[in-house]
Amino acid sequence: MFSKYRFLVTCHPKNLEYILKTNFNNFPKGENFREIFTTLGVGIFNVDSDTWRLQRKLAHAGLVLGEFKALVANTSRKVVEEQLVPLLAHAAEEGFCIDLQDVFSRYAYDINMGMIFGRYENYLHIARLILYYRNIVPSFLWKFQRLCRIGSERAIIKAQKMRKDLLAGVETDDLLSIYIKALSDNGSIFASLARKDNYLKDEMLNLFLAGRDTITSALTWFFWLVLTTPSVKAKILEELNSALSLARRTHTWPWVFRPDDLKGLVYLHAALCESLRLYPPLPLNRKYVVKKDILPDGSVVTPGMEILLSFYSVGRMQWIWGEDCLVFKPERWIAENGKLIADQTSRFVPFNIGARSCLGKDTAFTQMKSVVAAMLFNFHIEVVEGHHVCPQQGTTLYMKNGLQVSVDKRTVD
Ligand code: HEM
Repeated sequence: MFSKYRFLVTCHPKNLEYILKTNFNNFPKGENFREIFTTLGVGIFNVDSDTWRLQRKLAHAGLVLGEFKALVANTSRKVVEEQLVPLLAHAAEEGFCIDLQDVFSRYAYDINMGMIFGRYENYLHIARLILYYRNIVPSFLWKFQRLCRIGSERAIIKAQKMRKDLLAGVETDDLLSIYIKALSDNGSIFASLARKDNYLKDEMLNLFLAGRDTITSALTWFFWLVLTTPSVKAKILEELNSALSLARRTHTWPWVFRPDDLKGLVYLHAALCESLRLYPPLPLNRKYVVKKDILPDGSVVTPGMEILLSFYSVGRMQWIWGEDCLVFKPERWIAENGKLIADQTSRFVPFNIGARSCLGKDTAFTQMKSVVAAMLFNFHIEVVEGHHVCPQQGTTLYMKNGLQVSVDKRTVD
């Protein structure tokens, strides 16, 4: 039974380059992929060939538009300032421990609702209510209240239903609007997509998941690495301190960073790349073989075979990264002249490489930088002693037990 399933697992950068770039057309996602990921429907992650080309063109036009980038920057800043910082301040005041993975997943949910649908679920606000009520009453009581939909739990259920406009008073150009506009133009090359059953619904779901799960995972592992490597944390803080203009540094707590403050920060960018190298949010990529081929390392692949590309392993190979391959060392991304090493070779693959590389890379860095700056600069965060960190098996690299931390307000001398 198992002999029918033929597959090859590889993490050799030359093989990856060949499969994802040089001979891309011979390695589509394939039917098995679509059978496994039926929930993605006809969205961009689940299609190949000409359909994929057209969908990518539209996604590219949507995600790289100037207006959309501005929306991402504004939305990130707003969710961070109005939701994330107050939530952490509340935890600090009340002395609660919080699960950062849960907080990031709510942050990513809120921000994606804003970016994609121009709407706002306010999940961080809900988290705040939950933190407060569920910490001061015995657990049987809040569980009973939830069951009967009474008291504070009723408020939480109501809050979950609440929707309000994220950028009231600010012109929005969310992805859904961009797509509707493109699809309803009969003269446009995208008009054929509008005739595909469920296209818009599936595409929005794909884009939502693309941004939510990856950002949650990336931020959670990044914080764990930084919080447990004091020398890196100190360097990031030093860089943030110099990025904050004098006028705003003398301001009172909390200190706020604008997206422009964060753009040129070399060390912060290097630390994010280094964390993504060790913990790529999407650890595996799957490809199908159309025609017989020989990979650069000599492996022969035949029609119908599946190839698993281990992005997780590429980042951890001693022969690729050197003896300190398992050490969290942002310095490896910085050249002697102090500039970032733009590592475009096939050894840095968390965003995929080649024709199907991530279209949200810039968006992801904008979001992550605004969270990291606000959290590290305004709070002392520590991993709870004895908390066991380990990866959870899955298509996205989550932490099995979340990331429990304690939070305190930080002062700046
Ligand atoms: C740290 C955050 C992120 C990481 C590590 C990441 C990684 C990846 C990877 C590995 C792929 C290839 C997936 C595959 O071939 O099956 C991909 C594709 C894609 N990503 Fe991201 N991503 C991130 C954030 C985002 C964000 C915020 C968006 C925007 C909403 C986004 C949009 C996309 C899209 C549209 C594709 C599909 C490209 C295609 O198939 O042509 N990503 N991403």
